[in-house]
Amino acid sequence: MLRVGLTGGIGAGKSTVANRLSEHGAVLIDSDKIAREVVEPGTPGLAELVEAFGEDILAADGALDRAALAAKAFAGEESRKRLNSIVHPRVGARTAELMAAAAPDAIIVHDIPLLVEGGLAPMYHLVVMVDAPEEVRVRRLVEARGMAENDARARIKAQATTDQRRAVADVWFDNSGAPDIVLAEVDALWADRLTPFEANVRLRKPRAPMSPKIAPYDETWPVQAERALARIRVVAGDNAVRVDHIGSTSVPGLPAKDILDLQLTVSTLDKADELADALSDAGFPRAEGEWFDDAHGEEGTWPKRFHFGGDPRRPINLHVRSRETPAWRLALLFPEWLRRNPDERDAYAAVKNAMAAKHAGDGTVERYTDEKQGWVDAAFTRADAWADSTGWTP
Ligand SMILES: CC(C)(COP(=O)(O)OP(=O)(O)OC[C@H]1O[C@@H](n2cnc3c(N)ncnc32)[C@H](O)[C@@H]1O)[C@@H](O)C(=O)NCCC(=O)NCCS
Ligand SMILES: Nc1ncnc2c1ncn2[C@@H]1O[C@H](COP(=O)(O)OP(=O)(O)OP(=O)(O)O)[C@@H](O)[C@H]1O
Repeated sequence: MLRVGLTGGIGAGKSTVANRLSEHGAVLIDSDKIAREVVEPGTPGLAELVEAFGEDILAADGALDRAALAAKAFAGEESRKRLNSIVHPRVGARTAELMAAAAPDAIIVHDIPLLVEGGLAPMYHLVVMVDAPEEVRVRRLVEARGMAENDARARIKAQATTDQRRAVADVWFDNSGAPDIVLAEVDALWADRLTPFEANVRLRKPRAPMSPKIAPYDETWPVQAERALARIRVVAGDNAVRVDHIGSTSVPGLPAKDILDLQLTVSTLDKADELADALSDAGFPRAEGEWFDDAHGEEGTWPKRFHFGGDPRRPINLHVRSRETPAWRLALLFPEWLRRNPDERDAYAAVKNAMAAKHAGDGTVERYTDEKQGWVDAAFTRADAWADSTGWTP
């Protein structure tokens, strides 16, 4: 089962995107619709609203007069919070029921206006944002929907900012043009990303081998890593001693293979085994077989657990390690040393570029990795000396 959170400011075009995904076969859960159901005539939800906002929010037939409630509720922060505290828990409970009832191979699209405001992004495998400039949205709401302009603007003011939305969006749809433009992007998202993502998670499929192509440093790498780490924190809960973005993509200015390396620290590998299914279900399928780090000059090898990111458009390696292993410490030390020593970072960049050019035709990363290991092993010794002299500890 794949959970996709679909959100965006009022009037941006969520419903337009949601309807297309549903035509492709997504199971749609619509928060606005549920919010209506939980305050239908005769419900405890409606009774509580009347108690809070007065009889004049009811129409002559006893149903909720939505415009009347909107006028009262969006007039100020306190009244809006009051409204939310009555409606949101009921919407949450019903949403959980619908999610639990979906088939194991379902792609659930949850159309949820207040995803960002509720801090809910890490609960989804993927967050899809629909956006359009504020003036365009207001015009659509007023002209196409007949909404009062001050109502539209009051709701926009009560919603997340564009920057807050950018931080959590894995996919960003600009719906300022003709609907056909965004709908073509939605079709591609379904075919190229959602369908294979769902299969990767359900079937615990490993990523196909990649060639050692080096990409220039991308300043969104840490932001993308943070989104994945937030999801891992939710799943691991108290079993996570810490979670970190490690590897070359965590070193600003360093070119790297476009794969995010993440490390989940657990107290013992038994905890890693307990978490394996939950991490797999949350979008990080566990890799089969036994995985080891070599001991970097010390005796023996150190076991770890290894998971892949299931999103075909965002390659991720998730290393699950316990704190006793030297590899755990080195995974934190090495990028920190590179971040603090730009000359070493640049030397490493040169080695990577040379080795990637040499092995560009290999189709796998093995020989590329082997050949740069000589430089890396020597660098570990320098990083250790740096840690000793500066007093760095993880
Ligand atoms: C106040 C109500 C009755 C007004 O009804 P109306 O038919 O005019 O609007 P509708 O429910 O279709 O919502 C349209 C859009 O308004 C925005 N909106 C609605 N409620 C809120 C809110 N509490 N805070 C911010 N924006 C909101 C969303 O973008 C939503 O998509 C209704 O919006 C409501 O019950 N809101 C509280 C529930 C809620 O938060 N719903 C949104 C997500 S669950
Ligand atoms: N690209 C577009 N060009 C013109 N009009 C559009 C476009 N996309 C959506 N609309 C219209 O704008 C209005 C808002 O779109 P839609 O209902 O999809 O937004 P929404 O984000 O779901 O809104 P809400 O937050 O109210 O649920 C609708 O009347 C819709 O028909």
